[in-house]
Amino acid sequence: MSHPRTAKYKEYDVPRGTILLVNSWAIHRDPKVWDDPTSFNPERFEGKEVETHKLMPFGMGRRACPGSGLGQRMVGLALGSLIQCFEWERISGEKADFSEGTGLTMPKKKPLEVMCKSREIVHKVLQESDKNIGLHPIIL
Ligand code: HEM
Repeated sequence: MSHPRTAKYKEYDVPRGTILLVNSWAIHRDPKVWDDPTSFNPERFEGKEVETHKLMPFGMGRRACPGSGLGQRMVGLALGSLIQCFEWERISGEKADFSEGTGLTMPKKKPLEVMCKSREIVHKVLQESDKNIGLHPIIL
């Protein structure tokens, strides 16, 4: 059986071989999909499953990211470790500017410059590891 040359989706005729790109940037900011879409409000996800076609940081379907499980665990772990092990302070005292710059990986327009100081717990852990396996701590 031969394949049709054009597929129909809603009012669109899509010729065979067309590359379709999903604009997840726009979907993630669509006020028809999200309340107050541009506010940073992680509580909006608390205690509920989000429908997969609304939130797709890892893509969806057959070519979705196979590293999503690892990615999500690593982000939580890295962020948790940075908060648990260091005290953070802004340098300028101004509020952080989260405006987007240009580029594929959504860089910030203005880099955030901060100072960090290792917490007491880090010194303890490093001293312990020094005793146990002879490592020489460099963060002190
Ligand atoms: C927070 C971290 C990550 C994010 C946000 C992310 C996001 C994405 C996105 C959006 C895609 C494209 C999906 C599509 O084409 O629709 C993708 C593909 C892919 N990702 Fe990730 N990813 C992450 C971490 C990882 C990790 C840790 C691995 C491997 C260890 C990985 C391996 C891949 C591979 C191999 C593909 C291509 C899949 C294919 O085309 O069949 N990613 N990722």
